[in-house]
Amino acid sequence: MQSSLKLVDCIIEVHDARIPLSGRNPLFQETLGLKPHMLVLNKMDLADLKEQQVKKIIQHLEGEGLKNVVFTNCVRDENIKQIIPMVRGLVESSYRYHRGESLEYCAMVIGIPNVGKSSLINALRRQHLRKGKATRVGGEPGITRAVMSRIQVCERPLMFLLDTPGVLAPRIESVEMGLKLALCGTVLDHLVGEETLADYLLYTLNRHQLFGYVQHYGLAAACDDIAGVLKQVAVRLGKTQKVKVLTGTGDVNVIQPNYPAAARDFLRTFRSGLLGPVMLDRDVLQRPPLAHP
Ligand SMILES: Nc1nc2c(ncn2[C@@H]2O[C@H](COP(=O)(O)OP(=O)(O)OP(=O)(O)O)[C@@H](O)[C@H]2O)c(=O)[nH]1
Repeated sequence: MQSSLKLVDCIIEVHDARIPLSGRNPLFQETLGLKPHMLVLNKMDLADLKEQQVKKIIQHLEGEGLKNVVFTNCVRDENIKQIIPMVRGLVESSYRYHRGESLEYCAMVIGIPNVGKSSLINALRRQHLRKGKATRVGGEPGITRAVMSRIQVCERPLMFLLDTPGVLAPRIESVEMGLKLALCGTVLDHLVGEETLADYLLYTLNRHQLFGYVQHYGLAAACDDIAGVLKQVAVRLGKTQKVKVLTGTGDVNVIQPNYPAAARDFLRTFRSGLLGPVMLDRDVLQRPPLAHP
């Protein structure tokens, strides 16, 4: 990535709009800080972005020295058209823009895994070139494996992007930040444990008063006992398993709820947006923004 930097006029950092302040790798800032930089907060359709919330996000990011922020939805191509003019403006006003007669722009897409980097490139191509997929999109972190390649995204101005694998690890400052990152799918579920993650999801939904899960799974009421919720989810989805139990008089087969399968379904339902939009950094946003040094 570093060796390709000299080819690049601008950095487009993609991050998940549900965690606008958590998990961005500070290396992005330090090692790439010399280039014009914009932050794309993607998956806006899954994020709770009320007006007040957006103001706070912008204020906090300004506190971190980030001024060029765009919220996008790469599935429905929302706000995608704002990106190229912003890149062009940033490059043209940059003192590094001294490539004279070269009319080409080259930007690098970076970000932690699974935030939508490939989807953004595909969306830009759809919007500006009327072309489809150039890069693979996957539901699991770490799918972008190809080594740096240059992909055209626009004819006028002539603009290329370098797609990079999402190999830079997220910054995980605390257990809770790690759980937020995992809920957004930027860390593989089994590294945290699906049931642990489901427990944190239930805690978050209740704390944010997002009770869509009650109706979705036909529960009697909101509840903060994950075992109880997963049991009902498993029964409702027909996800049960036979378990052999040893008794004094021999083995007995018992039908038990399949807790891991229920946890997986709970997480998948949340991530698809069916339980409503969420702002996982709400607690951080409630604190005053840091002053930029
Ligand atoms: N709801 C929603 N899903 C999105 C959006 N953008 C991307 N996704 C989904 O997020 C998942 C990851 O997208 P990718 O484009 O593969 O992400 P990436 O950052 O290239 O991932 P890595 O290759 O792991 O680094 C896919 O399932 C996409 O369909 C969006 O704006 N909204």
